[in-house]
Amino acid sequence: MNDINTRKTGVLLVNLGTPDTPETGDVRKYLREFLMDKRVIDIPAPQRFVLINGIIAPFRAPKSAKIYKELWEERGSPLLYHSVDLKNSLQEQLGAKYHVALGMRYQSPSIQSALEELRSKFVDRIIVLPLFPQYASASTGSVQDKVMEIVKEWWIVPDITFISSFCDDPLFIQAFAALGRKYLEKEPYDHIVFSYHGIPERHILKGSVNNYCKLGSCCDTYHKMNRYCYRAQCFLTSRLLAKELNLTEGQYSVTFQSRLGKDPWLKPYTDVLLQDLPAQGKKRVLAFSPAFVADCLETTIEVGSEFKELFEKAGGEHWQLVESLNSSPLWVEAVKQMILRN
Ligand SMILES: C=CC1=C(C)c2cc3[nH]c(cc4nc(cc5[nH]c(cc1n2)c(C)c5CCC(=O)O)C(CCC(=O)O)=C4C)c(C)c3C=C
Ligand SMILES: [Fe+2]
Ligand SMILES: [Fe+2]
Repeated sequence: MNDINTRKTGVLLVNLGTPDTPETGDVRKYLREFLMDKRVIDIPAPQRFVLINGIIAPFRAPKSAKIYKELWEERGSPLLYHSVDLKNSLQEQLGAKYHVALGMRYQSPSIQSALEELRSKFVDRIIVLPLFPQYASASTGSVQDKVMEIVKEWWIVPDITFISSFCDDPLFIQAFAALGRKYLEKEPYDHIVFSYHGIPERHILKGSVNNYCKLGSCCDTYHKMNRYCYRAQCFLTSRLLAKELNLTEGQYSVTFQSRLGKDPWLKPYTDVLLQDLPAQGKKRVLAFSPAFVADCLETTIEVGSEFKELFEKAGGEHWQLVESLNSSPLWVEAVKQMILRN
């Protein structure tokens, strides 16, 4: 029974978003919304408009649609259905004092509809968890921006807490390590690759407070001066995963994937580094994608099949992707504890 005096906390889970269908028209609509975001393509609006309407919409959308068709399953886009499963499991675990809603930064279900759902449940406060372990302005920052844009229009602005990163959350690390351990215990691997979604190098420099981060060894340790540096957070996640898996420094590499355009992105690039591994005797490789908590185009297709093909062409024998956290019980527990702590 709904007690009128029971206080309720709203939880808003937000992932990146995905096209409604893998058809070119829907992929184009998705890419337009995604890439018109000034935190993603950070060039002046008129240039962004020309880039998107002159190149992305006519040329990239049909190419991406082909890949989305490979990714699509009976339940649709994995990014969306895994996020729905996570939301449902989390609601079950948190019980009636919480109401959990799911929004996507781009396309559907929208952040607006998820926030309206929470408002209609009379929640006292809202905890927003962008489902990106490492903070980047293009992902987490954009979610924060959108949430604030919406609630600033409400007559009553709710109490909001943002969980802006969980790159070093012990349960997140344990949950990811457990997925990889399954493979490591079954057969031998010569090397581990932690491949993160890349961002343009200038995004790191723009976020660098007092010019601390310069894309060098500045990110090798994590402290208050690089607290929001995506690169430093990726390195930290990797060190913690390596520790949890008992890996020594030479046994793993940290790399960046999915670059777009000609500007320099974070290096080393995964597709370049993996082609050098076989010549170094590293012919059996286990690849983690710890920037994603749900399987998506960038894990299943890019890491799981495109990189595998490149690796085998370069003389590699076995390339294995570690699936993402999706709605695995350890991950649901990790999210539950993040919410309870806040
Ligand atoms: C880890 C979080 C992400 C960051 C940071 C990020 C930055 C970023 N991405 C692009 C361009 C594209 N990304 C695409 C797909 C995609 N990106 C993320 C996450 C982050 N992106 C996810 C989870 C996905 C997969 C979505 C799915 O439906 O499965 C795409 C679309 C696919 C394609 O056409 O290749 C583009 C384009 C930029 C430019 C950027 C930072 C500046
Ligand atoms: Fe992306
Ligand atoms: Fe840094």
